[in-house]
Amino acid sequence: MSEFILSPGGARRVDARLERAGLLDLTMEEAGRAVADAVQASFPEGPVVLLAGGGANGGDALVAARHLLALGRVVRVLAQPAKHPLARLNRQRLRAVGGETQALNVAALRRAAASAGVLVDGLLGTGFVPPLRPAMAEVIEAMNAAHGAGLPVLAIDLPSGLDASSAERAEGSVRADETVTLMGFKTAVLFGEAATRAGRVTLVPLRVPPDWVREEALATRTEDAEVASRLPVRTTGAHKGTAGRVWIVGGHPGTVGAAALAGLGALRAGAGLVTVHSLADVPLVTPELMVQRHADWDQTLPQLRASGLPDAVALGMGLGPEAVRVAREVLAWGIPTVLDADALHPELAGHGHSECLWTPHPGEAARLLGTGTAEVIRDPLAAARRLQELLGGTVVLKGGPSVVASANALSVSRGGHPGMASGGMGDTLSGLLAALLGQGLSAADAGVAGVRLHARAGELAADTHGYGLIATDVSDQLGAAWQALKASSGPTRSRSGPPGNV
Ligand SMILES: NC(=O)C1=CN([C@@H]2O[C@H](COP(=O)(O)OP(=O)(O)OC[C@H]3O[C@@H](n4cnc5c(N)ncnc54)[C@H](O)[C@@H]3O)[C@@H](O)[C@H]2O)[C@H](O)CC1
Repeated sequence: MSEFILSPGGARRVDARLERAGLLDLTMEEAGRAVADAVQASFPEGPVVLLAGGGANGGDALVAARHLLALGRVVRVLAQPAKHPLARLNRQRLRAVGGETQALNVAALRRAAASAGVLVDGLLGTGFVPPLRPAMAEVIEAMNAAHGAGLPVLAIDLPSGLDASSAERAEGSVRADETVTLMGFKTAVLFGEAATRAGRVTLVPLRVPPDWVREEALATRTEDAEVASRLPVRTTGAHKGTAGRVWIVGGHPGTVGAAALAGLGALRAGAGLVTVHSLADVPLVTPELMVQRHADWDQTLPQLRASGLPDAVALGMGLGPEAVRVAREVLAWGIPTVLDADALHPELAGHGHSECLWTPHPGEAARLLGTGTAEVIRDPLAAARRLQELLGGTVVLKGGPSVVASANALSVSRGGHPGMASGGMGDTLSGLLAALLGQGLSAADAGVAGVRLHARAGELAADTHGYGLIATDVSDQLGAAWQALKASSGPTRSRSGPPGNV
């Protein structure tokens, strides 16, 4: 089943449909029960202190309290006056089974926290409108003090005080160890500094008509089985000429490693023949990589074109000051093309085509958009969409997680590892993307499959190397990552016919 990312407005509109259908009560029941199950699974010891705000987020907490009582847990509920009708109803239901609520204030919170096994944050969800009001800010400060003293915190939907639609960390927001997010992910629990407040995030999709959520979704979080279905399958008669001929155009004195890493990434992602074209001496990192050093681009590019074009090209990695001029010419070849690093320049907007894959990190994205990096980081989904509109083709906005924007889809990659924050990872990705293009994937499919393959390889390499991970470790794991993704979608068979997407 697909997972979605929802904006607060989108979540509200789904709620409104549920309410009109008379189903919102049942949905809140399902949400609260899932929260209770998560508390039971992760924090099975000691009294549970639930903090309930006046809205539906508080309603979820009140439902959870009733289920936790039924599970035999000692429960204390500190609640604000209920404003939402379902918060009122669930307060009555809690009382009907013997659950008491106390008024929420800092003193009551400190007393309850002193003997608690876990705090459940049901104060503010998607209905929070920043900034925090002072009374709520004090309550959250007391919660964070208890958390700092060792008391675990589980947040419902998102940590209170975070703006659901922003990846920016709000000072004064709740610090959670675990977040149970409802119906769809929110930008705040997936991206940037905000996500560091959420701890481990689990999605409870909730049993609502999937189209209602899909229609409101900002983006999709692609399943591994779906990624695997986009990976190329070889024919039994495949040979190096049919498995994708890839050119890497990059490297400049001082940045030759970038081109070499891209070449290695392309080889490890299955390209049949990989040649690096450079004006500098690119190290032969592996003998399978062909390296051609040229005197200048003006003469070389027409000669290369005349020699017969490859199936795909990746350009820009360490290419240096001539990157924009080179990119213009290569784009005119009209073959599937990955543009990275020095080739990510606003002057190239309008020169691309549908089979281009642009791979900026947030700094490069800001340069392309003429904005600040902070704005890109605050809302990566919006930035990726704007980049795609500007550049066409498919855009991979790199990050943890990466966002892939094509004409018809916006998707968020899963997985990866913080150890991947090291030089050369993007070069490996560019080579790997070019290899997928060379094996017949569309730019849109290569973007989605490539970022997941890269992230999965990073996870596998991190098992051994942790934060000491380097780009060549990721290349080394690309084959294993490919196998692992394929295994997630069941057995595959070789088929006859041309290589390509199945
Ligand atoms: N679609 C779903 O995913 C479902 C989500 N559920 C839960 O509902 C909340 C959203 O509920 P809503 O009533 O719209 O808003 P909140 O409870 O988040 O907040 C309203 C509450 O907060 C007060 N408030 C707002 N801004 C501030 C502020 N700056 N300072 C202090 N207090 C503030 C406001 O006065 C209200 O009292 C969602 O997150 C889920 O948890 C449903 O249960 C099921 C479907």
